[in-house]
Amino acid sequence: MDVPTSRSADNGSSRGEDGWFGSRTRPPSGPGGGAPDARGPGAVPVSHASPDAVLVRRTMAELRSVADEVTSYFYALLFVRCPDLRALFPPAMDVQRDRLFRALLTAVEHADDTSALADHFGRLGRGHRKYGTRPEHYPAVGECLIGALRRFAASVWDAETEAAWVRAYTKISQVMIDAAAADELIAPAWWHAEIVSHELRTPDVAVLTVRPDRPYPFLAGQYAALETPWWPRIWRHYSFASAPRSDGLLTFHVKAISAGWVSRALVHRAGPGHVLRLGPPTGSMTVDPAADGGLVCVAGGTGIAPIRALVEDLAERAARRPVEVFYGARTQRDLYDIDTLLGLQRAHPWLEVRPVIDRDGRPQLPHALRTFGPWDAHEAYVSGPPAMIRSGVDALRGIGVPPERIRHDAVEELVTAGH
Ligand SMILES: NC(=O)C1=CN([C@@H]2O[C@H](COP(=O)(O)OP(=O)(O)OC[C@H]3O[C@@H](n4cnc5c(N)ncnc54)[C@H](O)[C@@H]3O)[C@@H](O)[C@H]2O)C=CC1
Repeated sequence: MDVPTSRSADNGSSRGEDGWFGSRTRPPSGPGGGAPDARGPGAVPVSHASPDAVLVRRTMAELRSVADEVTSYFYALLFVRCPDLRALFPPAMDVQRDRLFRALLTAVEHADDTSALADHFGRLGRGHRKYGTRPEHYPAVGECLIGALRRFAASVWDAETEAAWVRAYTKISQVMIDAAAADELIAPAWWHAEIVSHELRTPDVAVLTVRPDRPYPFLAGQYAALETPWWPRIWRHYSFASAPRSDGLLTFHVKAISAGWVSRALVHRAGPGHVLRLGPPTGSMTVDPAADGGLVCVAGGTGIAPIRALVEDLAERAARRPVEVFYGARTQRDLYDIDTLLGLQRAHPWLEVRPVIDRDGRPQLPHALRTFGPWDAHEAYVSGPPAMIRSGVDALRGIGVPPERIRHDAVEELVTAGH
């Protein structure tokens, strides 16, 4: 079982990985909202919560200050009891530990919301296929999890609490197992993807184009996990930087970050002929084909990747919806994809691209958003570093864009973990 925690962004257009219980969904607290409390802001109020939900929330409230110890203990227990499972995990477990706790928080937040649980953990179950997770692994994981919770939440732990956790875990693991089984009938656990071109756009940003070994259906705005041959079992998420193409090729923008094992390998080591592993497409930062209003897109750095894919997609569908793209970068040189964007702008009168460069080291994107506009009738798409997403979302909300019209990937999944 894989419990979602934080997403380690390794690269530019990446957002971390999903390990056991790792995921990349919209954060329960919403952008800029900080960490959810043990109950979660979107959760059913305690007064209406089921008895099981009250008990699991009480446990999590007790564990918040010792999250690291709980997760370390859990994995230690798991690997001692089931040494064979160690091979399913990456060598370094720091990101993993964080992801486990986040998954627990998600489970707690949605304890009484069967459809949210099915959605979140179904996605997680499908995503776990690429790690080699099997149904028979879940009972051992559950026992170790409950062992860890029992130990660290001793002051509130009793037979009823344990029974509530067993029921919650059983429900979640069944959702994951069922989703993986259903997915197995229609899709591979992973794809092999050969690099067919590798272009260094700046000293630390590369544009990679890969050819999957089988058809790879996805939507513009989505992302996938990638594993390199040099760092087995370390998966990092990268957004597709182009809309689906007739030749089946996929493009990613990767920025090498100093402690990013995967991103550095992809930028400085990878080249044509190398074969990557590619997880299934995921993410909900997509465009509703039935909608017809304007779009305001806010991209920072390699966050331009999914925005460019969305623009290409709209162009291919001849949507003719007004689209404004704010493309932020620290320096002119960092606007590595501006020529393509400006080319799209010339070809499509409905598209406006506005480069926004930092001034005296200070980000200008929020200010630019406030200066132009209004955006209150637009759908907003925000993509880039977590701090930029937070401030971009704040700026948009501040000028009247309702939260349900703002799309972005999960902020905590973007947090750099340094691999
Ligand atoms: N779907 C998504 O959200 C995607 C996210 N990413 C993430 O984007 C990031 C890109 O990194 P870099 O290219 O190094 O970006 P960067 O650090 O060079 O920043 C890019 C832009 O974001 C702005 N920015 C940074 N902090 C800000 C803040 N607090 N408020 C307002 N604006 C701010 C900068 O001013 C600059 O314009 C990575 O963390 C990557 O994981 C990449 C692709 C897709």
